[in-house]
Amino acid sequence: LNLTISVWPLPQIVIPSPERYQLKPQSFSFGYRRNLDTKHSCSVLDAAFKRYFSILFPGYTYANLITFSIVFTLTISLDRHDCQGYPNQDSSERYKLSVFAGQASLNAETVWGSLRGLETFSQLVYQDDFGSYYVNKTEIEDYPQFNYRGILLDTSRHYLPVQAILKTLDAMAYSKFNVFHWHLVDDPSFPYQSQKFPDLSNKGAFHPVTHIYTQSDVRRVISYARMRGIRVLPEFDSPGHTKSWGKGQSELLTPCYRGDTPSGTFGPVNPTLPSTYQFMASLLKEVASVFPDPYIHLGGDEVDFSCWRSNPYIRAFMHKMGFGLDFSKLEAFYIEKIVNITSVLRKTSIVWQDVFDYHERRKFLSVVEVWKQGCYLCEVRRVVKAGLRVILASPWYLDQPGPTHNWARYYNVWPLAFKGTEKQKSLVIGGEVCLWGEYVDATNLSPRLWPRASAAAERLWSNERQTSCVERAFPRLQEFRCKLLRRGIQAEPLYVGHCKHEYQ
Ligand SMILES: CC(=O)N[C@H]1NC[C@H](CO)[C@H](O)[C@@H]1O
Repeated sequence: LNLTISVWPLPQIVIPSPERYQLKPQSFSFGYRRNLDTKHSCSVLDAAFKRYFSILFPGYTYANLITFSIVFTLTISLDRHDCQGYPNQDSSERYKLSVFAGQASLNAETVWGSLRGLETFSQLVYQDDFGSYYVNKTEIEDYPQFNYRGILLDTSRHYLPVQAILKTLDAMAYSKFNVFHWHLVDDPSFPYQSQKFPDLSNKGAFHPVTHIYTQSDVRRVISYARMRGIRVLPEFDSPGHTKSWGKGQSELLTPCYRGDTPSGTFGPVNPTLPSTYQFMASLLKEVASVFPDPYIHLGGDEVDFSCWRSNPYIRAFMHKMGFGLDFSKLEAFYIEKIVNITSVLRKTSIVWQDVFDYHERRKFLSVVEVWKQGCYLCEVRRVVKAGLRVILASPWYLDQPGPTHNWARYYNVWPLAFKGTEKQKSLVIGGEVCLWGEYVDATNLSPRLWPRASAAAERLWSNERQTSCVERAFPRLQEFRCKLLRRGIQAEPLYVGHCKHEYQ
């Protein structure tokens, strides 16, 4: 059978067959398997039916006509009816999909799993040269290798219009990514419009009206993501990467000194002032209420100690605290207080690996995101040996130059290829593709992210042994890239070739 499995990422168990059935838009419908206790419908799925009908049959809209002429029905059954909630770190995404004459049946533990099954089904349907639609008899049992499969976008180095974020969420769902890591603010701009501290964006955004995310923009992104089974993980990075914060919040940043006079420039957040922690507690309290995910990313990367070192008041504080001249102790003091504020808000913190690297005590940490280049599995091993969970980002910095035409470098990544116990390996909860914004805005976001990020998507979802050969993956990824174009995602070409429907 030349049935290269046309689903990307590759499902765990697939039993293909040469038998195929014709589908017609007018006689296709979605439905719920009626069993006793479940309500008859689910808003997340009702919306998904409309989306996927137009994906299956471009140009048609789902009318859900209860007409006698229904010839093919996809029926869904859920073990748990959690249609009102949000996906979270422990949500099951497992599903079973059986396609046979006149019917497909999709069973999942949760509504999020059924969204993954719908995506898979949509990739099984194909058209012949005359435009007729077909689907082959298939049995699939599927689940993700890793629960955390993220995409980071940076909306500070360049502002991204909400539409560009929503488009990325669409594309993420096609590759079964399930976490949108929103690196909202950083040195250059503060686009998040805070309810409590409106001056942060009034003074810190590139423009206080056109280059901000209002509360309704934020709610729109969170809701749009939820309908696709995607979590939104907010990051408010501190104490470094906070230049734009100082514009709208005086006294927050450390004044740098030249000799014994202030130089007029500012450095990281000032960790010696009680007002700093009052402000951070208040901002994080707001963030905790705006973003429903139980996790929040606190950053903690790349703190430059030179400004702290130049400031006599900081040095006096260090002396009083017995830190001597070890500024990593001051950094640890700060981060520990912020993590504690976050846990009081009943959120679990994620921090960049810098925090783990310069801490002696690590018990207060939960999740460490490994991002530095080099022997990143050495770092992963250190973190899991300390009993902490890991998100691996190092091999997937898509903003970084390099042999950019080599998508295989994002595919040939083995997150668990380190010496460790099964328990330690289970602490690697997943990975993340980071597209930092220094050189990215809405003009090049999609081609720079897709389909290269989809290579990481298969690494994070599929079975390693079944997806260890780049040559076998290549034709499948090319076909998937054409599907992305057909769905309106401007995914760049992998190599020489063509798509039945080119992008226009
Ligand atoms: C955790 C982290 O990655 N921090 C910085 N490192 C380099 C990146 C660009 O590749 C960004 O500038 C990012 O802000």
